[in-house]
Amino acid sequence: MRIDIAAVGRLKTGPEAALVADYLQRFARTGRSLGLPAVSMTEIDDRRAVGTAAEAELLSRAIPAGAVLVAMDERGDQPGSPDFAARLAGWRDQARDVCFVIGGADGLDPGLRARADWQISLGRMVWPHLLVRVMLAEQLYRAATILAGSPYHRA
Ligand SMILES: C[S@@+](CC[C@H](N)C(=O)[O-])C[C@H]1O[C@@H](n2cnc3c(N)ncnc32)[C@H](O)[C@@H]1O
Repeated sequence: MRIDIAAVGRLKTGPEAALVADYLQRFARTGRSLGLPAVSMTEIDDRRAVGTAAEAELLSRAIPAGAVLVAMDERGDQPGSPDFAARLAGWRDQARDVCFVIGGADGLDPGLRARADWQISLGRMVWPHLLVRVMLAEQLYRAATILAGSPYHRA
């Protein structure tokens, strides 16, 4: 199994970058004994404002062949954290690769969204893509703690 995040925009230094690094490091540490690999991140440059179709082409190159494609989109399903953890465990048990995609300022290309196996919404409000990266990283870590039975997730 591989877990990838392919995202439009580059996270340099700053609070969002620090949070993403921290949650992904915690995920790697907790996930190791659960058979969950560390997350690989691919960033697509958004400086040239090439449009969502061109961004989709670049994002697609980062999606491993055969991977479960999960699009982050405010119109998607709103799973609870335990449901998300159960999906992650299912992909692990089936040795499936999974790739989460996050769009840029103009969102994800409709064609890429339509190709997704699952669309996840973090609520109906639109969040800045850098915060979506932070929240996805946190939910991955939370999922690992749920699978590990650790007390981080108390709900
Ligand atoms: C600033 S948003 C783009 C909004 C854009 N106007 C649209 O219609 O998609 C950038 C990216 O963050 C992610 N995103 C933003 N809000 C989200 C939410 N509530 N749930 C899941 N992903 C979200 C999506 O991947 C989106 O493409």
